[in-house]
Order: sequence, then structure tokens, then C-alpha cells
Amino acid sequence: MIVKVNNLVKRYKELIALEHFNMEVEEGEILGLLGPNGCGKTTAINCILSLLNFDKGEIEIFGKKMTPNSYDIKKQIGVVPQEVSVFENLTVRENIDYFCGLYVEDKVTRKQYVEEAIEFVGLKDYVKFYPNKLSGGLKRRLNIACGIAHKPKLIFLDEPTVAVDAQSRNFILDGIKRLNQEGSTIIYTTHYLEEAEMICKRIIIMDNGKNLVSGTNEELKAMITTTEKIVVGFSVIKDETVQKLRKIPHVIDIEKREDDYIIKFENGLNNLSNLLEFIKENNLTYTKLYSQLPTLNDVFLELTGKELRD
Ligand SMILES: Nc1ncnc2c1ncn2[C@@H]1O[C@H](COP(=O)(O)OP(=O)(O)OP(=O)(O)O)[C@@H](O)[C@H]1O
Repeated sequence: MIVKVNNLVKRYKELIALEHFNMEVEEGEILGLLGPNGCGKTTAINCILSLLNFDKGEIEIFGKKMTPNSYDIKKQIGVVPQEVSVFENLTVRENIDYFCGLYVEDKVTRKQYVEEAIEFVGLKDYVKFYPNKLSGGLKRRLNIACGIAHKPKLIFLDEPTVAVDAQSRNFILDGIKRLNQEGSTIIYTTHYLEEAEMICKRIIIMDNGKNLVSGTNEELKAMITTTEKIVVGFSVIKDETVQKLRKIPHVIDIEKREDDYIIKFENGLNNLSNLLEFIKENNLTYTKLYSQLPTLNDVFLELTGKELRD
């Protein structure tokens, strides 16, 4: 186990931000730490990194107790914080060199690492730029380069794709997968579910400072009763027909979202053909109709009654 967090409790005065939070991370995995805004993700990361004091609990990294003075452990950790944290008066290369220099003393190795990090985040054409001349997406890439240039074994990324354009987002996600393939263990916090589904091997979902559930993407989806969702945009439909829709075999819920009806089914065969038959029998017309598998948002919704996404 590369990280072990046991019964972590953190209070900000009366507010309990973490209430017996637990987390275990195995070497080589990308672990997704998911949860709605304010559920305690950043607090958990900051406690794990000894940047914040906590009230109760134990934290071990690489099998050793983590303390604010554990420099031997910190050297092997990379942190990409939520807020871009770079020096405005240093260029791209100087920033990366500064952060790398905190951990890598040998000048030749450091130079090589800095160039590799620049290449890795695709900032070769911007090395002489100051941060305020970079777009939001490129600044985020610089933030990542500063956190990973020293080739850490364990990397914490706290919502690294917030407010970035689609191109930089894909670049960042691919980069995280590459870092993992090259041997780093990754802890990735996000409230973007699609991202967690795309890159994480295992996911912990938090709510109100506590663990809600954990498992692989497939394991989490197997925890809920919804197994299929069919989205239909009916041209016109009466309320009483919607009530009749609920009687189709295996329908467990119908949700109206804008002009669409999202019909949720539990395990069962032929859901789509049963629905099409119903549409024919009732002379209904539709503008769209497609089937979807449940998402992590459905998992959260079914377990808590709340939406996870913004
Ligand atoms: N320094 C602080 N003082 C008081 N309360 C705080 C402080 N930092 C965080 N909180 C509160 O603690 C709770 C957890 O916040 P935290 O930032 O850890 O959540 P989060 O899951 O990382 O949210 P987000 O996704 O918005 O960053 C929230 O209710 C937040 O308002």
C-alpha cells in the first residue's frame, strides 16, 4: 500500500470537513477521489500531505508515518494544486527549474528533467513566456510541469482540468495516463465524472466528508438497480401516457429533463423493444430515442438522492 489513511477527522471550528475518512492506494494505480463541491477532497489531500493539521487519524505514505518534516517522503511526491501556483516573475522554464530544484540537486540531471517536463506538457514553444502571457489551459499545463518535473513516485492532482479548454483537457488526461504508464501512482480529485470514468482504475466517492462507496467503475455501477436508461424526446405526450409508460416491464423511474424523458430500467431483457412496441401501440412520435448505460452520476444519485455534477 503506497498511501494509507485511517479514520481521518478534520474540523474547521464547528464545521466537520472530514468525518472518519479512509483511503488506501495501491502502487501503480490511478485512484479517483470524487465528490461534489465542498465534500472535503482538497482538505483530505492537504491533510495527507501534512499541509494541514488534523484532529484525529493516521496517515502513512510508502509505509511510513507522514509528518510535516518527512522530507524523504515529500521528495518522492508531486503535487499539482487546484489553484495555479507558479511565480509570475519567472518564465515557464525558470518556474519548472525552480520547482524541480527543490528536490533534484544535481545540475545535469535537473536540466534533463526540466527539458523532459517541458516536452511532456507541450510547452516547448513557450519556454521564455511569463505566466501572464499564457492562456488558462497552458497555465494549467505549466502548473502540472512544476509538480511532476522531479519524477515523483506518487502524484496528487487536485482538479487539474477545471476551466480549461477541451484541447488542453485531453492533453492533460493523456498526460496523466502516460505518467501512470511510466510508473507513477496517481491520486486524482475531480468532480467531473466522465474524466474519472476515462482514466481511473479505482474510484472513491465522498460525500459530506465521509466515504460513500469505492470500487472500479464497473463495481460502482453494479451497486445500483438502474442497468439501462432510454432517453426519448416525445413530440407530444399526455401525462396519463407517461403514467402508462411506468407500467412497461422493468421500468423503475422516469425523469423529465427539459424536453426529454429519461426512462430508467432495472435488469431485464428487451427494454428497448418493449418501449418501441408501447410507442407504436399508443401512436406516439419521437424526435430522438437512444439507450445509455448508467453513469457514475446515476450511482451518486441513486445512493444519495443528489446530483454529483454541477
Ligand atoms: N480554511 C477553511 N476554513 C473553514 N472552512 C473551510 C476551509 N477550507 C475548506 N472549508 C470547508 O470545508 C468543507 C470541505 O472543503 P474542501 O475544499 O475540502 O472540499 P472539496 O471537496 O475540495 O471542494 P471543491 O471541489 O469545491 O474544491 C467545505 O464545506 C468548505 O467550505
